Amino acid sequence: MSKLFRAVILGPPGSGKGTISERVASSFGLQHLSSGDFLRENIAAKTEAGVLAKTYIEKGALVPDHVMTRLMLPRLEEMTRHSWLLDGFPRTLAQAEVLNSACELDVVISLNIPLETLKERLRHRWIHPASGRVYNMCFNPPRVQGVDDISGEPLIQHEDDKPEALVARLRHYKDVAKPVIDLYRAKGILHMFSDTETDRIWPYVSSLLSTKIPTDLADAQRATTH
Ligand SMILES: Nc1ncnc2c1ncn2[C@H]1C[C@H](O)[C@@H](COP(=O)(O)OP(=O)(O)OP(=O)(O)O)O1
Ligand SMILES: Nc1nc2c(ncn2[C@@H]2O[C@H](COP(=O)(O)OP(=O)(O)O)[C@@H](O)[C@H]2O)c(=O)[nH]1
Repeated sequence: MSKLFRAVILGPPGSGKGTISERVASSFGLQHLSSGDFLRENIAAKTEAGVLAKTYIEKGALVPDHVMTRLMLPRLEEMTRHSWLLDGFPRTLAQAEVLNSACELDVVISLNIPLETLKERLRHRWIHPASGRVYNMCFNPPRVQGVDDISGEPLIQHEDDKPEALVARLRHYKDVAKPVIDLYRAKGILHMFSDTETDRIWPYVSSLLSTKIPTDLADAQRATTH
């Protein structure tokens, strides 16, 4: 059997992790696990970790490392037979160290997007809370303004995407992410992409992954996910 492929995508809120992850999942057949989506599923299902996590997220705080790792590791365990891409985890050095001891990563994609661009994007980000589908009123607007394409339900804006909360949130992200980025750089698996447009970054990410993911693996993964 081909070796399975393990990747992580890092970047501040609004950097395009979700957008690029979706493209990676559909082009290369990797499973995409978003920590934010997985947390929201747990909150909706009122699992023990979900109930706990909700109290932090409501305050705009990060979920503590031990709650996060207790949630994510069993989920990763269920995915051991698949190649995957993690988005939103690890977020802290402690999480990265736990992940390190659980598996060996092949590639870390780091998105480096100017602050002004992030602010502009998040200002226009609207989500469908039940599914986690993300829209941007300029970049990928819904077919009908304010309404989810699939369910027809109303879209909302995250409290913390509103301009007042944004700058502090982005600054905090930077402080927490730096040691994580340094760790992956030291391991020699960090690939940094800098631009203001996802469509300009995507071809580079795609060609990087084409060199790292064996084609037979990509085909096999696609066959199992469709
Ligand atoms: N790895 C993690 N460690 C701690 N808290 C986390 C982690 N991932 C997600 N969270 C928490 C804090 C976030 O505010 C919340 C929602 O996550 P997420 O959907 O990634 O939203 P976000 O708005 O922080 O990032 P983004 O805008 O990049 O999607 O869940
Ligand atoms: N204008 C613009 N918006 C983008 C671009 N890439 C992503 N977006 C939008 O910016 C917002 C943040 O992207 P998302 O993928 O959710 O980023 P994440 O927070 O890192 O997961 C969403 O509303 C996206 O639709 C881009 O190149 N240009």
